[in-house]
Amino acid sequence: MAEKEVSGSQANSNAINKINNLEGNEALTSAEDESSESCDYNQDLKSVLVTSVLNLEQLDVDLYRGTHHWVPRTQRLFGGQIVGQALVAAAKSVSDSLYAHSLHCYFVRAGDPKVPVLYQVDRTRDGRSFTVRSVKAVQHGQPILICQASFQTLQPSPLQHQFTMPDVPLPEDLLTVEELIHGYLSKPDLAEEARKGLNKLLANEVPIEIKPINPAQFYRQAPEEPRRLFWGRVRGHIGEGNMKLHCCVAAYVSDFALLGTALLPYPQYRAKFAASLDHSMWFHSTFRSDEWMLYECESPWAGSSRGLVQGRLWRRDGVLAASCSQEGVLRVKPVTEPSKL
Ligand SMILES: CC(C)(COP(=O)(O)OP(=O)(O)OC[C@H]1O[C@@H](n2cnc3c(N)ncnc32)[C@H](O)[C@@H]1OP(=O)(O)O)[C@@H](O)C(=O)NCCC(=O)NCCSC(=O)CCCC(=O)O
Repeated sequence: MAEKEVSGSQANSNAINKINNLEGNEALTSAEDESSESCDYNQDLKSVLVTSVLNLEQLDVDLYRGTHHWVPRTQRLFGGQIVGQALVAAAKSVSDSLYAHSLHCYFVRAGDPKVPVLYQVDRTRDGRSFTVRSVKAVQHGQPILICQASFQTLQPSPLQHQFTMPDVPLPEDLLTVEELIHGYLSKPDLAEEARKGLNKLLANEVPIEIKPINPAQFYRQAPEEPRRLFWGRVRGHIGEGNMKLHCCVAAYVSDFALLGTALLPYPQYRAKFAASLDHSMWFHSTFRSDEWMLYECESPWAGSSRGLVQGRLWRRDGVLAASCSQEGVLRVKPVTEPSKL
């Protein structure tokens, strides 16, 4: 069940204060956002990622504190949240004219959902074109994540290519995970264990809306090639004009359901221990994380209790927005009961 260290009303009043006191890098939501669109604050406050999770509290120069919203069933902090918050901290120390283009992280310890995370930023180098930051996420005095993030000034180039976006049904023609779960729950022969599991999933307030392209594959009923696709967008309204913030949200989203791709060929096993070891990301073009984006996940290799997974985030107009890569530890045990979904 999701743990909310910042209560709904507290998060909302923090958000209102931020909206009323926007200054430079203080909040990653820029003043441009408010003027460029007719901004509905109630809508805006629905985006819990922006109002609390990615809205870090500044404690000192280059030192920030982040709180949690959604905590996975493993009761270790969600990797995407730590990466997203680390990128927010790094982005606060670079000028508005710079854009995040890549990050590389190691998850060195499990995050503790009972306490906030501190983010210490080291200004590694400010170059003419590229600027590098190193961020350490700390709990109980020890690092849980180390992250290097790099930023660049806008530099056009005649070299431009990208893969072609896979041809898939549009999000409007697909069901959300919640709608799919309601469908499964209405099956009269559903096993009690499965019903309990699905109800737990429903109660889990994940801040991302997901529409799987192939729901059967999503629920691992038969061996599949290690590749899956889904449309995803962050819940709530963020608005245009703040690419740093959209990159931080994408960093959060990019760790979601990625590692599970390596399990798709093995429905006979389920993970007894799964955790991402590292996570890298490259940002290629502007995008909006509050609009539907296609997440293409594949796993080229698994072995030695590890799985390698790669992801591509596509804008719905076919532009490749971001790529990511991750290795995770995967320890499995045989499934004893066949799925009743
Ligand atoms: C990866 C580790 C665990 C490595 O630390 P370590 O001390 O080397 O730990 P470890 O020896 O691997 O033990 C971990 C666990 O694995 C067990 N183990 C060890 N060897 C075996 C074996 N041969 N067979 C079966 N089990 C084995 C150990 O007993 C440990 O179990 P335990 O934690 O004690 O229950 C650590 O660095 C760590 O916890 N890092 C943080 C990882 C993390 O939290 N990543 C982000 C969260 S994961 C995520 O967000 C993905 C979400 C995916 C999604 O939502 O789709």
